[in-house]
Amino acid sequence: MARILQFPLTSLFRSLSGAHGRSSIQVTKILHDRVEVSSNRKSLNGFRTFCTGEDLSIKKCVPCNSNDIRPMTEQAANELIPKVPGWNLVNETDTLKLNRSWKVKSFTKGLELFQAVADVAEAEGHHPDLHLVGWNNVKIEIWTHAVGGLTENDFILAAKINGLDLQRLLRRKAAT
Ligand SMILES: C[C@H](O)[C@H](O)[C@H]1CNC2=NC(N)=NC(=O)C2=N1
Repeated sequence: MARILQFPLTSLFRSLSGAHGRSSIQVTKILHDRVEVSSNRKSLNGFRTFCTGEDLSIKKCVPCNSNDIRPMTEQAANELIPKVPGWNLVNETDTLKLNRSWKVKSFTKGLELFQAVADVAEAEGHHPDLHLVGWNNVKIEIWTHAVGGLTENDFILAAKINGLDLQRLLRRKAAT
């Protein structure tokens, strides 16, 4: 069954001549700078990884309980952090974590933000630590508890949270 995959045009041709050249890949649509292709490859693993390497928000978290998951190195985390703008990479007593803070309009808007994030977390089976302090200060921390550090799941969750439309819940930035 052909699957539609999207990825930046620039990286398409670099790969088609590579390992994926063997697949019968058909360019079905060129959207602005992104190309949709369909491929009849059964295992799209290489292709999937290649296609979604650019955009974490369309990847899926994997169950954290598989034994072969190890926390990523600080170097690997530093390479991924640019893909999740707004998120900070922190090292808390040798545990790498992601965190991001927002000022919300009200305590209840903070809870609405938590609910929106919770819906994503439940869909992914991967969960953040939620903090709401001083009534309107929200901080979200993400790390993989099962391994005591960061895995790609954490970056996928952060990217999906970045994809939420939270503007209506946030206090306007004070004019500088
Ligand atoms: C089996 C399932 O993957 C685990 O229970 C999940 C649930 N959500 C999780 N969320 C986070 N952040 N870390 C985990 O280790 C974790 N484990």
